[in-house]
Order: sequence, then C-alpha cells, then structure tokens
Amino acid sequence: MKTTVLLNGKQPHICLPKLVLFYDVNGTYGAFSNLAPYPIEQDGVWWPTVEHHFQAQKFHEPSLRERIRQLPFAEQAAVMGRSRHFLLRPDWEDVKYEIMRRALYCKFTTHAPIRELLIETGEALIIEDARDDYCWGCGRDGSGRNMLGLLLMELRTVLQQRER
Ligand SMILES: Nc1nc(O)c(N)c(N[C@@H]2O[C@H](COP(=O)(O)O)[C@@H](O)[C@H]2O)n1
Repeated sequence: MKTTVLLNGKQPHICLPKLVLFYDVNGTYGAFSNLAPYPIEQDGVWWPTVEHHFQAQKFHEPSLRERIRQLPFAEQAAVMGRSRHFLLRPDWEDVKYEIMRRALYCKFTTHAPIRELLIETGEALIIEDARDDYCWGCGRDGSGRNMLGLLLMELRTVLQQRER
C-alpha cells in the first residue's frame, strides 16, 4: 500500500543539497575536471593541465616527467602515467592526495573565472562522475571514494572564507 504523509495538509518539504556532477570537460562544470585546459605552475614549471602534473609525479625520473609535461593532450598524460612500463615511485600511495591538493589549489587560485564557479556552487555536493574510477570518482555504482570531489569541496571552503 502506498502511503503519503501530509504535514498540516501539505506535502512534506525535504531540503536536499544541490548536486554538482562533472566529468566531460565540455560540460557545465567541466572546468572541474583535471583534464580541463587550465595550466598550473608547480615548482617553477608550467604544466598544461592538473592531469599532466599529477601523472608525471608518479615517477622520480626527471626526463620521464618532462616527456609527460610535453604531451599535447591530458588524455595522453593519463595513459602514460598509468602505464606500467615505467617504474612507479614507491611512496605514490602516500603522497598522491597531497600532490592533488596542491595542484588544485594552484589551478583555482590562478584562474579567477573557475575559482568563482567553484565558490558559487555554495554547499553543493560535488562529485566526479567517473564510472571507472573508484578512488577519485564515484565509480559505476556510486560506491567510489570521490576524492577529487572531496578535495574540491575542501578547497571551496578555503576560498569562500577568503572572500568573506
Ligand atoms: N576523465 C577521466 N577519465 C577517467 O577514466 C578517469 N579515471 C578520470 N579520473 C581522473 O583520473 C586521474 C587519476 O587517475 P589515476 O589515479 O592515474 O588512475 C584523476 O585526475 C582523476 O580525477 N577522469
């Protein structure tokens, strides 16, 4: 049997947080993707995207990092960074979240329009809708850790407090 609960004869009003989903760089919030073309400067060097920088940091070998930095497309950087032809730095799992945090800070403090876009999401839940990524994204079934979304929301709080 279907039951409808009425409060004072009205439908109950439930406040749900706004949801901001992103994945495709051409979508409304595509700028939040690490593949979006917003260059960052890290340690005195410019990187075409956060993805280029993040993928290159998987390796200690400077020439390999530079090869990744020079790749024309972020997707190519991701393929190379994920390749197991190259030796992954042994501490990668320990350092990767801090590397991402720093890179995101740089991205959103360097580019004012996307900083405002992030701030204007207010208190929305931000989710990287990456079906194959259960670490940075929400995964196919929503059970992913959504670490990129969490770091973006953490950064948003910092930026919002700074603007007050
Ligand atoms: N656009 C896009 N496609 C995918 O297949 C993805 N997994 C992601 N997520 C991004 O991938 C980066 C991390 O990947 P690895 O840790 O090297 O597997 C990170 O930028 C995620 O946001 N995005």
